[in-house]
Amino acid sequence: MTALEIAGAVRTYGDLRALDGLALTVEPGEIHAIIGLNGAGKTTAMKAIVGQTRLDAGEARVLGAPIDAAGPDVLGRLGSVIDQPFGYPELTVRDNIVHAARLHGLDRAAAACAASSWIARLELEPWAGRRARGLSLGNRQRLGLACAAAHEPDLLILDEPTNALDPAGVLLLRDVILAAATRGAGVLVSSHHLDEVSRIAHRITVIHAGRVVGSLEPGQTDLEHRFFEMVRAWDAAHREDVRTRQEVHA
Ligand SMILES: Nc1ncnc2c1ncn2[C@@H]1O[C@H](COP(=O)(O)OP(=O)(O)OP(=O)(O)O)[C@@H](O)[C@H]1O
Repeated sequence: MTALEIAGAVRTYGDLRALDGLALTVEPGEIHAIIGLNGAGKTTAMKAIVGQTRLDAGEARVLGAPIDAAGPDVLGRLGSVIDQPFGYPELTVRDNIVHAARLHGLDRAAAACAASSWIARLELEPWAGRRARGLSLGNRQRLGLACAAAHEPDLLILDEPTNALDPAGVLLLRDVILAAATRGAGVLVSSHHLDEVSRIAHRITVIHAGRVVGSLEPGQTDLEHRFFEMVRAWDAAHREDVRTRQEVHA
């Protein structure tokens, strides 16, 4: 069973087609990275996959079920950090992780155990008793990752997870992603850091103007250059679409 499938996805905001026929899959055990310029549609795609935004056309399926019809048995096996890291400002780091794990179906003892283990794993010990509202951006991102992953989901969706992380955090995140895939989870991750993506992804898909415009080979040299060439080639072949998009943004 495919861990994630989105096909023919269209999402419009007024005249803007944020998603314009996007199609992607993630297999169990696969790390699939999506890259694209600001506004390409990565976050919108992820939101549609987890049901945070509706599609005007097309379908998103997670762990075999259409997201619109997914019940707790499916939703409890998802983990995601999209846009803003999860974390109730009034709860402590530890309580946030316990709460997230409980929401994903773990019992009280298992959730407490998962919280301790993820606090250690993401080196959050100094802040374990602090309220989330006082955390630095990078530590909030670590907390969001712990909340998304503490229940060991079968599908992990991470939107630009390296954004605010320091180099130590990036290494910890890399381990989390690799370990999730090794135990069989599918991982969809968006990033602007092509080097990092190239190190861990099995597949890299380029998204532009709300659709897939090509793929890059992990480990290839000169990924940035190839990426920009792909995007420019698409723009050159679709001048009318590009003009319309810019007018909508103006
Ligand atoms: N709620 C919304 N209302 C109006 N327009 C939106 C909304 N959400 C997204 N958009 C637009 O849809 C397009 C795609 O946005 P999206 O956030 O998916 O891009 P992205 O690839 O994640 O970009 P970034 O790399 O900057 O995070 C953008 O033009 C954005 O302005």
